[in-house]
Amino acid sequence: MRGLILAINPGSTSTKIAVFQKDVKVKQTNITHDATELAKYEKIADQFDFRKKQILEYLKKEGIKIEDFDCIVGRGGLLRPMPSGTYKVTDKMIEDLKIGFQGEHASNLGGIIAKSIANEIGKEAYIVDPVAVDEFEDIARISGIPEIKRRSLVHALNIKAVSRRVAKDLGKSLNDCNFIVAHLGGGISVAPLKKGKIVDVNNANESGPFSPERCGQVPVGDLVKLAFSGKYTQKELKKKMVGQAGLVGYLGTNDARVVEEMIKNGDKKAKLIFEAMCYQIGKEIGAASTVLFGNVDKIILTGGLAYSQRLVEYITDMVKFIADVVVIPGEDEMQALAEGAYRVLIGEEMAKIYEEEVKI
Ligand SMILES: Nc1ncnc2c1ncn2[C@@H]1O[C@H](COP(=O)(O)OP(=O)(O)OP(=O)(O)O)[C@@H](O)[C@H]1O
Ligand SMILES: CCCC(=O)O
Repeated sequence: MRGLILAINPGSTSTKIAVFQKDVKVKQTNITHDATELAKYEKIADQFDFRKKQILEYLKKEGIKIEDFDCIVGRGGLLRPMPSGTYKVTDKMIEDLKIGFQGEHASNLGGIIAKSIANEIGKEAYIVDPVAVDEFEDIARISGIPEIKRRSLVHALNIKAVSRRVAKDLGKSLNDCNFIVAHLGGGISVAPLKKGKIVDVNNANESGPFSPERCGQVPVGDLVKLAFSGKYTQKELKKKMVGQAGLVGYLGTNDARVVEEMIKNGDKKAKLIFEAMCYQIGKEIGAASTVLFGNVDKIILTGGLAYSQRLVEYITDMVKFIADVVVIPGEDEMQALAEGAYRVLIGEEMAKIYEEEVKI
């Protein structure tokens, strides 16, 4: 076994692909897709041929034969609620990725494309820690309205990867650690990890802190009024909540670097909004600490926003009384995908079977 792994991570506007030799990255590229091209497809799954063709063209251009890969790993999507881990891509999983069991998400294509390439060469395809990872305790599922359940949708891939890193640095297994991880990207997930499990999370699309583009938790009465105001269709309001809210809504940009420039230039509104986002993140970390009864080994700040010194300092001042803060800026989802597949290739972990882990 040469340990050559192809990792595929489809995002809303691009497809990242990377080639790994064992768990070491050899090559990575980001194929950006023209928005007008993607707009031609009604459903995410309809983009399959288009994206797969571009991946294969890239590999050909680089002189990489698909037959040389030992396995293909893709980012998993909005599948049924499932425990974390590396999963074999199976027929039922493909069916659920195609329909988008918990919704449409570009990452639904990861497993579908991985399986299709793997089938051509007679190898296995895997997904690792998809957004649908659900390790909630039952108490976390209760919302306050019987018809509405709290759901676990979470940046699990990066959260688990950075947690494993910090646990290793502490000389512990992840299963022995209690962490609070704040993934601070375009969307924000703040998750308490109890003995390594994500036992609660805000759900970046509908609750928790507001983010560069999403509204987070807003007063529900006013949201209902807005929904029935006749100003928006359901689709328009949803788009506003997850794409045109947060920093974009208040300041017209989703780029925190631009907001920091505005602050440096004396823009008081920009300062207030930026600090409000930090304040809400700090507050959510405080809430997560109560889930762990204060037994927190480390608080981990990760994602693109964690590059911001201003943001890190603001939040650290708020939460350092709970535990030490570790900052791991950015994310390396490609590395996390390859590591998940590699653990299975070398027998360190058994690949899970979707049909055995989820409620069908
Ligand atoms: N050096 C930096 N300083 C400050 N902010 C930064 C820096 N680099 C990136 N960001 C901010 O991080 C945010 C995006 O983070 P990231 O790239 O992790 O998100 P994403 O991958 O697009 O979304 P998600 O994490 O929800 O999948 C943007 O607001 C961006 O401006
Ligand atoms: C809902 C968490 C995952 C994402 O925002 O992509």
